[in-house]
Amino acid sequence: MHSCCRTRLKAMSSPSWSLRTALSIAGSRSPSSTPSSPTNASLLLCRRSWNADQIHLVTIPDGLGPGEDRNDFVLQIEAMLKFMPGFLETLIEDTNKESENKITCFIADASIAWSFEVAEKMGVRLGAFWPANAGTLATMLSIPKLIKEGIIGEDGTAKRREMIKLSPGMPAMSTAHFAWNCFGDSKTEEVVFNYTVRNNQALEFAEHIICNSIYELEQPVFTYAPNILPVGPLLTGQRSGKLIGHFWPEDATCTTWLDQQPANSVVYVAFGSFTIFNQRQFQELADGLEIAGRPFLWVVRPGLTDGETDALPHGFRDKVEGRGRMVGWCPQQKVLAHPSIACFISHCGWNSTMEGVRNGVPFLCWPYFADQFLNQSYISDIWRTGLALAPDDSGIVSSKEIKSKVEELLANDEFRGRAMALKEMANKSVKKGGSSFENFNSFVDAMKEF
Ligand SMILES: O=c1ccn([C@@H]2O[C@H](COP(=O)(O)OP(=O)(O)O[C@H]3O[C@H](CO)[C@@H](O)[C@H](O)[C@H]3O)[C@@H](O)[C@H]2O)c(=O)[nH]1
Repeated sequence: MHSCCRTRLKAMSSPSWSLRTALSIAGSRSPSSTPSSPTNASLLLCRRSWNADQIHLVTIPDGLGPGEDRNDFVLQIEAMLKFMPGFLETLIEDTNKESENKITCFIADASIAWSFEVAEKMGVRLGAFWPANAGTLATMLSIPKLIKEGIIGEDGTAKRREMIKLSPGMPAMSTAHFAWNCFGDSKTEEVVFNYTVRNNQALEFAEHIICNSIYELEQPVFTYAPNILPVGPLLTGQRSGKLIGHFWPEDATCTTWLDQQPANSVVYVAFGSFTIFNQRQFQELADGLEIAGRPFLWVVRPGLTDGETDALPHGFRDKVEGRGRMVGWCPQQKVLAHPSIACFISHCGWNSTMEGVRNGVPFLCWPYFADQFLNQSYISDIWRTGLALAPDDSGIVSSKEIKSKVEELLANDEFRGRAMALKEMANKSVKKGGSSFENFNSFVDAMKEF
């Protein structure tokens, strides 16, 4: 018999999207965009209880050599599947040999389900964690159904561009936005699709799949896919006040700047870890913030644009002096909780979405890829806590569109009202008796049983 307080092995990643999660574990981010990105996979060894000094981060190699392109998805997937299972097996064996507390439970990101094939041999409890919305995972797990119904071919390509629903109550989604179809080149999409199919099979080893969502937020999805257990919102860094999992240094002074702004006045602008703008779009956004005429806090992350430098429009800094603040990275959760924040212009990454929900903040949605389109639908069509920014015919979100949507959003208190109602629901869900609280406890109890 193993006891619950024996050593547990938990595979973790930074909060990031699906396959990219797996790849960022494998050190995929480009050195230019992530100055301190790891070159090896990260596994978290957690002993006895959840205590910061009892967490041991270790790495295993991703199989790519120095100089090999970690932005090449095909190369990364091939190397990951070829090399990482062996390294993981050795790590687990060595850990078990060295410690009298044997590993009894293994939790990994659902997008690196190959790791379950390794851990399953050890006869431990297996649990998967999904960091994005549950609807996207349900779609990925429905690939056989999508093929059977003729929505996609055997190779994952959508037969038609159309809106579909997995079941009548589920949110509508575009076939153009399937997670495996968003890379822009057919070779990568084929490899990612095959990886997803293989990943789905390996995921069957997991006894439970928990996800960073809330039952009340995606109820139809949990009816359609009852094997996915929502335990969110999971917010990083709230508990210890220390950063876990981010690679860029935070500019903490921006909260002092926020203290000086009137309540409900600041437009917060941030696009997570992956979004890349071309120079024209970057300048249009700057112009939009300037003509919107409100205070703004804009996160211009290293690598946010595809240019050598982030070239701002001529005279921009002078024009927004005093009311506009740009930072490389900020403490986003603190920012969103600040009373000066009026709205959030966001790429709708799921973590940003959940953080906005938890703080009752209205959104302007500007999705970039994959699950972010479904997140936009939740925000603008289903929860109605925000508006979608519409690109023009050339695919650019114009400065006028930004100005007019900021005005429309902030002129209507109903957006804030609905966002506050979601905040209350999210807060209840993680308290005793709340849906996520109870789900999480059942998950822990199930994983303890031997
Ligand atoms: O200045 C900043 C900007 C962001 N963040 C944090 O960074 C995270 C960003 O996460 P998210 O909003 O999910 O965006 P991405 O990093 O782009 O996330 C990837 O992974 C998500 C799932 O984990 C997917 O939903 C997204 O589509 C995918 O791009 C959040 O926790 C933010 O609080 C900061 O701390 N400071």
